[in-house]
Amino acid sequence: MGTTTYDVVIIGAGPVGENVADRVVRGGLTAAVVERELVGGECSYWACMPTKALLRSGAALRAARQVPGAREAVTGELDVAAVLRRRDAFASNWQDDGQASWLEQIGVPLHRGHGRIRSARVVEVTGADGSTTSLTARHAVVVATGSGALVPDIPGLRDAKPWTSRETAAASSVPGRLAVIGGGVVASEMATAFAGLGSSVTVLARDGVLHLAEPFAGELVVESLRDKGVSVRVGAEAGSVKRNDDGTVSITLTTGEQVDADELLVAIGRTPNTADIGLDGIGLKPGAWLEVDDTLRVVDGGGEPLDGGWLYAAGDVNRRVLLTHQGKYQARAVGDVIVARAKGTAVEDGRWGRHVATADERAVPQVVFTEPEIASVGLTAAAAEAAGLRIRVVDHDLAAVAASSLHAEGYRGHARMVVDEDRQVVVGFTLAGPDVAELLHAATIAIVAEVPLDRLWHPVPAFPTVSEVWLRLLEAYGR
Ligand SMILES: Cc1cc2nc3c(=O)[nH]c(=O)nc-3n(C[C@H](O)[C@H](O)[C@H](O)COP(=O)(O)OP(=O)(O)OC[C@H]3O[C@@H](n4cnc5c(N)ncnc54)[C@H](O)[C@@H]3O)c2cc1C
Ligand SMILES: NC(=O)c1ccc[n+]([C@@H]2O[C@H](COP(=O)([O-])OP(=O)(O)OC[C@H]3O[C@@H](n4cnc5c(N)ncnc54)[C@H](O)[C@@H]3O)[C@@H](O)[C@H]2O)c1
Repeated sequence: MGTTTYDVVIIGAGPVGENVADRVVRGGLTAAVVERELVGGECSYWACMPTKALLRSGAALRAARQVPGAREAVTGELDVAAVLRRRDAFASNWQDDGQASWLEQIGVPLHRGHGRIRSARVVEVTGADGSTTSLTARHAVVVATGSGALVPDIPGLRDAKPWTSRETAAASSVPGRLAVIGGGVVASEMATAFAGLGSSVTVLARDGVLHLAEPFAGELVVESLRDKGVSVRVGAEAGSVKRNDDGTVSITLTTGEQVDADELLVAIGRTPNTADIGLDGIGLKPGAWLEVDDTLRVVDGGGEPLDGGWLYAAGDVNRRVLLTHQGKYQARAVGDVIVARAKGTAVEDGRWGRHVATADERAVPQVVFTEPEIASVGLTAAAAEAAGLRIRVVDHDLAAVAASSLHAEGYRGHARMVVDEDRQVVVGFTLAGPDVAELLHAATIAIVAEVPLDRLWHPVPAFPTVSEVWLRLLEAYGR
């Protein structure tokens, strides 16, 4: 067994592990990364990138069809083979040479294999050939092992070998009939994508569609899915599942009704990749999400940094926010705080300090790439009320903004601003409409910077852009 020592050892080379490594070496420390599959992680090969590639062609087609003149130029349907080829390219054909060579360029050795914490600051890597290497960290070990799809204990489900987000994102063909268990982000996006690619889709949304978003978001998505021929069954719950001899799948609902499909996607959330990373040896529970403090150090049962604070967890694995951009934000904080602690420089761990991920609490942006797109940041009205804030909710029909009718015929959309009445700042913002994704960052800045409403009157949206909705919302508020 070889032994090597670095300042920092990172387990997992997803977007988060990569960014921790980058910050650590920028700060002048050495780092090594352990990866058991592909450098780039879930996001690059089975999540963000391939799923958005599956959605983009359909969105472009829809956009062209909504504008007279362009509409007449569209004479056919999606070329499914071309969409899948483009998706393959965006997943780098499931090869990680590009990202592995980036690690090499920034001077971070890659240890391919499965990483397990063996003792304080020591990670053992088991390669595909069974060989083991021991890596010792002088300062810190960072767990960035991400998450995997959660498959619930529904009788027959596991034996039926359903698709998870992985198989769906990497699908090499489009099933004639696709059933989906779940009504969250993956279910909504993949129902949109596969309906566009020609599948007959049934969504079994036990708890509703995008039920944690503002209610109008889910309503607009359900309406548009139904317009595409998707059967959205709100409240429907799978009771048992069977893979038939002919390869089809039968789902028996708790009501006794049967839904038949050629493929079944299970999209009901995630489980942390911590079952086999050596947590039992350091007093933590295998398979559990890792609890962290403000500077993302793993804490013990008493909430104190574990064993003096050499272990950090960033990204999906700490369950704070299961989004790539937020995980990378944590990675920057983690990388920088490890450097600060190693060098004995000041740790800026106050609210909005450089070494904490304060935005995780109440200023998380997310775009759901459905039709319409749902772009949101901060708190929904319901979440703000649950948090005890005294709020005012301001709504505006996005189609009533001059630019939206120019953007697309039959533009449908809605905007909501949630104002904290006591502090006179925006705490939540949701846009639902075609192509609203790129409008979101203005709202994120307003929330993070806590820009007073009075001052928001002064950033003037260019005419004619859909951003004029900001003026309309402020007018509706009383400006
Ligand atoms: C279908 C889908 C679509 C999504 N779309 C978006 C989107 O559009 N935008 C967005 O912001 N987020 C999206 N997400 C969420 C996003 O994919 C995750 O938040 C992100 O990948 C988390 O990054 P991570 O680095 O924490 O973990 P991961 O990307 O999961 O990477 C973890 C890495 O660790 C490795 N690993 C695990 N255990 C070990 C071990 N013991 N030893 C060595 N290596 C190990 C894994 O192989 C993997 O490479 C999507 C998720 C899904 C499922
Ligand atoms: N565009 C994006 O930002 C994007 C896209 C895809 C995924 N993601 C991230 O990936 C993560 C996983 O997505 P997801 O859609 O799997 O999870 P999710 O948490 O978004 O949705 C899960 C859904 O399944 C339902 N559910 C839970 N248990 C169930 C059960 N036993 N039976 C039926 N329904 C059940 C929940 O009520 C919820 O509606 C999310 O946290 C999301 O942030 C992000």
